[in-house]
Amino acid sequence: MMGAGKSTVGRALAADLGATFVDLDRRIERMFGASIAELFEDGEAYFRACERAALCSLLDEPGFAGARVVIATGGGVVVDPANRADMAGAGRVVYLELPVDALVARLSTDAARAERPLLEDRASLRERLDQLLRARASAYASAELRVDARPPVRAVVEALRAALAA
Ligand SMILES: Nc1ncnc2c1ncn2[C@@H]1O[C@H](COP(=O)(O)OP(=O)(O)OP(=O)(O)O)[C@@H](O)[C@H]1O
Ligand SMILES: O=C(O)C1=C[C@@H](O)[C@@H](O)[C@H](O)C1
Ligand SMILES: [Mg+2]
Repeated sequence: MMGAGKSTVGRALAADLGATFVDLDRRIERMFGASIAELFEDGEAYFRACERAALCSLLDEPGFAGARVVIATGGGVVVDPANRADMAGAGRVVYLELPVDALVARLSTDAARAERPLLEDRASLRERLDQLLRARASAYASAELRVDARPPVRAVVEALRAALAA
């Protein structure tokens, strides 16, 4: 889910593992020469098509299969069943789980909302996040692993490493 810490924790995990880190949102922006907010101006369906194209191009890169890569996706990537299937086939998929109160706390700044068009112009951030969490619950549940994202970044990274090693 957006705000759970995928980009922050993913980057730290990659550094620990000596792996390459890819932030899929940044890759989408580079590929299409536009910010996430600009891509959303053409509608969520258009953004999802860009997101799928960026994911496929990454997974299809020569050498990807044998490489050590940590990918922080956007929180909505799992909405497309084709993305879920491709991610599960390409690597280990982890859901960083955070209750709605903590998501609200992490996403309540204007900057955080401006970067995340699905949260803009909503009177109640909590209601919107609740709605998205409910709509995505089964997609998130399909992840191979689930890690509690509430502790400090370093502790989440350690929990991830333990979960991946088990
Ligand atoms: N374990 C943590 N404890 C406290 N704050 C955190 C933690 N992980 C991330 N944050 C903070 O929460 C905010 C959101 O984190 P981040 O951008 O990594 O989330 P994300 O899952 O990548 O979101 P998105 O799906 O929108 O890309 C940032 O301000 C980040 O510094
Ligand atoms: O959860 C989502 O749907 C999103 C999360 C962000 O990472 C971005 O991919 C975008 O703002 C959409
Ligand atoms: Mg992110």
